[in-house]
Amino acid sequence: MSSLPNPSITVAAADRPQSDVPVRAKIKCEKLNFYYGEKHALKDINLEMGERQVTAMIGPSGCGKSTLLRILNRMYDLYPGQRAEGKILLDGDDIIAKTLDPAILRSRVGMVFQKPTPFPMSIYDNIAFGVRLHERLSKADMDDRVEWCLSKAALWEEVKDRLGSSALGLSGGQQQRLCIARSIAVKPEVVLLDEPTSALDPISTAKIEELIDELKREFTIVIVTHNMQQAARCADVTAFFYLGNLIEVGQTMQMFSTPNDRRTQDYITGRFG
Ligand SMILES: Nc1ncnc2c1ncn2[C@@H]1O[C@H](COP(=O)(O)OP(=O)(O)OP(=O)(O)O)[C@@H](O)[C@H]1O
Repeated sequence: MSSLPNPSITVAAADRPQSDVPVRAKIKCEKLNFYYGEKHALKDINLEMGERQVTAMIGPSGCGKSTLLRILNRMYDLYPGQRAEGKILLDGDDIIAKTLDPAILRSRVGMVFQKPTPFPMSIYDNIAFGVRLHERLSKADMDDRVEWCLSKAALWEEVKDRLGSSALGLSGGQQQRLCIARSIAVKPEVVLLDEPTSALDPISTAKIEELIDELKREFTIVIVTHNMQQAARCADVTAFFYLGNLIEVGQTMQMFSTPNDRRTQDYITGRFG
């Protein structure tokens, strides 16, 4: 195959620590199909997501990346006419078979959206609100939890003196870090990130990317991104989707340096999409 026109992407991927140690699959998609009414949006997807790894899903607009992310915490349940077939095993529990209560599933699998979505309440209550749905904590324990997750989200130092102020007064980048803090406050096992930096400036983007690297020590991360550099910088494993099919999945370095499929090569070199 011809060399890639944007070597900085391969350099970013090569900078990532590589490991040959096999990783346990936290999530396994087996023969997954998804339909929006008649529209067959995901076709026979077989994909494993490693525990405490970052898996990036890339591909041109409409290829099904966000659909797969939304299935992972069963958000499609909220919409009639949408249905999934096959299996998605989260540590052996089938997400699609609905043996898991949705509230419990969503406490195990948290989600952060493209645009920051803070609740119109104080910074403190943005965190405490979700925690109270799952746990009864004393005031002191709740204070500790708020500090813990804001620290994990690299926001504590910036907000510790104004926890009672409205979250809507934070900058966009701070709001997104608050949403990440909120999603980890209930101590999930998996964090889903749907283009988490697309509405942010480069400095906020860099902070979130550092944060992703930090968070994977404790959580399994799945990220959808249109930004190839971001996938190369953040992801251990990258999966390329096209027209509802999983075309190729592999170690990020390999995907960006020697993709096996012509369509992957064309996408990451900007020839389409
Ligand atoms: N609510 C819906 N009803 C019908 N079709 C839908 C719906 N949502 C998405 N689709 C279709 O399903 C396919 C996959 O969409 P999806 O949003 O998962 O793509 P994507 O890869 O995340 O795209 P983008 O990068 O633009 O966000 C597309 O063809 C899209 O038009």
